[in-house]
Amino acid sequence: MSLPFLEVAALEVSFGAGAQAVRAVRGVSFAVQRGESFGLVGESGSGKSTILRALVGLNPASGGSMRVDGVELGMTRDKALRRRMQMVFQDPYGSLHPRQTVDSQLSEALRIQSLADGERRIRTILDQVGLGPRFRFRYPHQLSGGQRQRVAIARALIVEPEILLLDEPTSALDVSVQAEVLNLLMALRQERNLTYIFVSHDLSVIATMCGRLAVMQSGAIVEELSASQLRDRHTTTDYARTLLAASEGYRPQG
Ligand SMILES: Nc1ncnc2c1ncn2[C@@H]1O[C@H](COP(=O)(O)OP(=O)(O)OP(=O)(O)O)[C@@H](O)[C@H]1O
Repeated sequence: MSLPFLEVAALEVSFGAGAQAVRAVRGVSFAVQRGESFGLVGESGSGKSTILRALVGLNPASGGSMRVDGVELGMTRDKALRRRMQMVFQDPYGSLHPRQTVDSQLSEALRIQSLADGERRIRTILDQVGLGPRFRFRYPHQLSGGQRQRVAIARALIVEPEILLLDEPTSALDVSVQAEVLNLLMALRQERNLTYIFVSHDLSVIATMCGRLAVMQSGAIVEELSASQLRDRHTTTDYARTLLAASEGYRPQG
C-alpha cells in the first residue's frame, strides 16, 4: 500500500482562548491518494472550510498533523510547498481583485511563484478554462459569475499545483452554470492528474465529483463513505441520513 499523497491526522483547530474557545476541528483524520477527489460534507459550521484553511496555512492547527507527499505542513510553508496546493473559494467576486484585470491577477500569481514564460502560461490557461484571449484584459465586473469562477480556477491552476482545495466552488452560481463549471473541474482533474478536496453542502454535487467523502458534524468526521454508498444511501449514522434527506439538490440516481 503506497503512502497517502495527502494525510490529515488528528487535526485540531481552535479559535479564541479559555472559556470562549471554539474547537472548530476536533481530531479529524483522513487520507487521500494522488489523483483522488475527496469530499467534505456537513451542516453549516461543522468545520469544513476550517480544514481547507488549515491545509493552506490560513488557520493555524492547534494539534495533529498534515502531510503532503510525506512532507509535514508546519506553521511556515516555503514557496514550493505553497505552490503545490491552491484554493478556490465560493465567491469569485470576493476572491478576485475588483480593480485588476484578469491578466494582472494571473500575472500576480506567476510573480509570487517567480514563474517565467508568463505570456504562454496565461494564453494556455485561459484556453484551458474555456475563456480564451478575449477575456484577458477584462475586469471582474465585466464578467458573468461563471466566467469569474473560471478566472479564479485559472489563477489557482496557472502555478501548476498538484492539489486543489475547492470550497463550495459552484454554490454561488446558477444551476445551469454550475454544471458547466463542474464539468470543467472534472476535465481538468483528469488532464492534470489533480487531487481535489471538495467541500459542498450539495450531496448530488459530491456524489458526482468525488470518489469518497467524509461527513462532518460539530468539527468531527462522523462517517466516511464511497460515492456509490452515498448514491445507494448506505449511510450508517442518523446524522448522515438526515443530511441526505435534507439535501435539496440531492436526486437519487438510477
Ligand atoms: N476566524 C474565526 N474565528 C472564530 N471562529 C471561527 C473562525 N472561523 C470559523 N470559526 C468557527 O468555526 C466553526 C467552523 O466553521 P467553518 O467555516 O469551518 O464551517 P463550515 O462547515 O465550513 O460551514 P459553512 O458550510 O457554513 O461554510 C464555526 O463554529 C465557526 O463559527
